[in-house]
Parts: sequence; structure tokens; C-alpha cells
Amino acid sequence: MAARVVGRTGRLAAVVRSSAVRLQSRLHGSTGLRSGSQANFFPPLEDAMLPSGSFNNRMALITGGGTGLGRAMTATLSQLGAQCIIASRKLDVLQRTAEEISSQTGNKVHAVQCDVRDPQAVSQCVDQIEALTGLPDVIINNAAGNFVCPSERLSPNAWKTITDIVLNGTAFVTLELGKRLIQNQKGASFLAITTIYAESGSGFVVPSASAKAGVEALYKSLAAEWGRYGHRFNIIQPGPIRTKGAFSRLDPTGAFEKAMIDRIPTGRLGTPAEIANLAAYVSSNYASWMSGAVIRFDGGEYVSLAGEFNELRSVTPDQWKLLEAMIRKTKGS
Ligand SMILES: CC/C=C\C/C=C\C=C\C(=O)SCCNC(=O)CCNC(=O)[C@H](O)C(C)(C)COP(=O)(O)OP(=O)(O)OC[C@H]1O[C@@H](n2cnc3c(N)ncnc32)[C@H](O)[C@@H]1OP(=O)(O)O
Ligand SMILES: NC(=O)C1=CN([C@@H]2O[C@H](COP(=O)(O)OP(=O)(O)OC[C@H]3O[C@@H](n4cnc5c(N)ncnc54)[C@H](OP(=O)(O)O)[C@@H]3O)[C@@H](O)[C@H]2O)C=CC1
Repeated sequence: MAARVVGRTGRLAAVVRSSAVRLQSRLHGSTGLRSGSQANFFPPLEDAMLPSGSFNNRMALITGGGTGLGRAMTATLSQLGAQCIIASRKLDVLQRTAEEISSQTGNKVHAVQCDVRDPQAVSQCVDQIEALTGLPDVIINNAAGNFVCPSERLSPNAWKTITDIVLNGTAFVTLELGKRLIQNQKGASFLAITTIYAESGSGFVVPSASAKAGVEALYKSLAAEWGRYGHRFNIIQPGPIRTKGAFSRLDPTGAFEKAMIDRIPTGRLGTPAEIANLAAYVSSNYASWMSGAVIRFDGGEYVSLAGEFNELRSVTPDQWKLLEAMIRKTKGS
């Protein structure tokens, strides 16, 4: 009798395992099955969400605003009436983006060259901003550097490069602007763009994970300390959103993208316009009671990766009947 039960259990386990493997391989195959079906429930909306004019007479600084997600945030804020300043290392890229967005929205976008790793350059950049627009009402710390690399291959300078851009760069920009805003008794909204693995840590992007975790500690700390000066500090943790900057350094072959989509419950990547809408809301006066918030914006990827039993998604209804019967048959421990 015991042998029969054990035999049957073993066969069932094998059936469940092989069916899960089949399903997994279908999901990871080129058809992109889950992104083709589940994603239909969650279509991305691309229009600006807030009422037009929500940022009239407001100045916004977006670091790394020339490309990718920073560019999308700049476009949305500009469309909503803000005068934007975008700052990063490549002036030609910034100028091109500034002209394109200005010509579409009719609102001025200024391009200012700045390497956020250099505190002197940051101070000069803020001088320039003060001369151009006055101190900003909205600051989005979006600039970052990253690449996948086994930690044993990282040189000291590789570590320093990423942590300097992400943690020190964010700190230099935030402290320089914060001090001047405090001196001028002007309130402001500060937003930092981190990542879902700032919370969990992640192998193969260890300098980025460490620095982004530091940025989160910085912003949560200042939310508590500088509310008295009229400053709000919030954090958005995006999940994967296709940009050239991120995907060329984190998924250079394109092989990883399918696996990411397969584990995201909403069945697709995010879009730059979606994060731009969230950033606009957090930076707007509609969110004036929001400070110290950490907003995960990832289509459900984080919880999908974390849950011990989430792989059971691949068990079929027939297999569940068998599993349930086995569980119900169990008496005692
Ligand atoms: C698929 C997406 C899913 C999820 C995404 C989740 C999170 C995403 C987070 C992000 O931050 S994505 C944004 C990514 N964007 C960027 O990185 C844009 C800016 N990046 C750069 O400019 C470069 O990539 C940079 C970060 C390397 C900085 O450029 P810089 O010119 O200042 O540095 P160097 O080229 O001189 O390199 C410095 C140092 O690092 C070593 N190094 C560079 N690349 C690698 C590598 N791929 N692997 C290992 N080491 C690398 C380089 O050799 C230098 O060290 P040494 O001097 O040689 O010791
Ligand atoms: N795309 C994604 O899937 C995800 C992105 N993120 C975060 O979103 C943000 C935007 O990333 P994304 O748009 O994808 O990638 P991009 O590579 O397009 O953006 C990074 C920006 O940072 C700027 N930058 C890099 N180094 C410096 C520096 N030393 N000084 C000033 N600016 C610098 C770059 O401009 P330049 O080269 O001109 O200096 C670039 O515009 C980052 O904070 C990233 O960590 C988080 C999770 C997921």
C-alpha cells in the first residue's frame, strides 16, 4: 500500500515537474506567450495624466534629462507648463532634446552641462540654473550609471564610477540645491529614481544596488529632517522599462528581456510615459502631502520574484485536483 502511494506520488510529481518545464519553455520561447495575453489586460496610457497647466510658473531640474526616462519626464513636465532644465555630461544630447521638447510644448527647456560626480561642477551648474530660471521648485535626481558584471571582475574604479554617479551625484545635487533653497526660504519637491533591487539587493549589479540603497536612505532621512524647510522627498523604484541606456548595459544580448516579461504579472515592460506620469504626480502640488514615500512601479515584478510558491502558477487545474486530493488525504503530521 505504502509503495503504491509513494509510486503514485512520484509519478504525479514528475507530471507536475515536466508540465511546469514545458510551460516555462513555452513562456521563455520566442512567442512571448504571456506578454501577448496577460498584457492585454494592462494597456499603457501615453497621455499626460494631470490637468494641463499643472506646472505653470514652476521650474523643474531633471538630471539625466537628455535621454530615456529623464527625457520622458522632461517632456511631460514641459507639456504641463513647467520650465525645465536638463543636466548631464553630454551637452549636444541635452541641446537636441531641449530643442525637440521646447518646439513641441512651447515651453522653454534649458540644457546645462554637468558631471554630477564633481561637486564643483554641480555648484557651477546650480549657479547657471539660478541665472537662467531661479532656483527650481521640482528636482528629479534621475542620472545614473550601471552595467552588469560579476563582482569579482569589478575594479576599484568601476565601483567608484557607479557609486559616484548614483549616490554621491544625487547627494551633491540634493545638498547644493537644498542649502540654497533653505537660504532663500523656498520649498521644493525632490524625487529620486532608484530601482526595485535597491530594497532586495541584487547580484551582478552590486555597485548600483549599494548606491541606490544609499540614495533611498538619503531621501528618507531628508524627508524627516527638511520638512521644516518646505521640502518633500520621495522615491520611485521602477521595474524594467526599455531604454537604450539601461538595456544596452544590462541586457546587451536581449536574452534577458523575455525572462523579465515572463515573471511580470502584468505581462509587459513599463513605458517611459507611464513613469513620467507618476513622476509628474509625485512632483506636483496634488501630492503635497506625500513625503518619505517609496513607490514601487514595476508591474508586480518584485512580489512575483519574492513569493516562495509563485512558480505554482504553472500547475494546471487537473494537476490541482490531484494535488488537493493528496493533501486532503494526509492525516496527522
Ligand atoms: C534590463 C533593465 C532591467 C532593469 C533595470 C534596473 C535598473 C537600472 C538601473 C540603471 O541605472 S540603468 C541606467 C544605465 N545608464 C547608464 O549607465 C548611462 C551612463 N553610463 C555610462 O556613461 C557608462 O556606462 C559608465 C557607467 C561606465 C560611466 O562611463 P565613464 O566614461 O565615466 O567610465 P569608464 O568607461 O571610464 O569606466 C569606469 C570604470 O568602469 C569600468 N567598466 C566600464 N564598463 C564596464 C563593464 N561593462 N564591466 C566591467 N567594468 C566596466 C572601466 O573599465 C573603468 O574601470 P578601470 O579604470 O578600467 O579600472
Ligand atoms: N530603464 C529601466 O529599466 C530602469 C531605470 N532605472 C533608473 O532610471 C533612471 C534613468 O535610466 P534610463 O533612462 O533607463 O537610462 P539612461 O542611460 O538613458 O539615463 C541615464 C542618464 O544619466 C546621465 N548621466 C550618467 N552619468 C552622469 C554623470 N556623471 N553626470 C550627469 N549625468 C549623468 C546620462 O547622461 P550623459 O551620458 O549625458 O551624462 C543619462 O542621460 C536611472 O536612475 C536608472 O537607474 C531604474 C530601474 C529600471
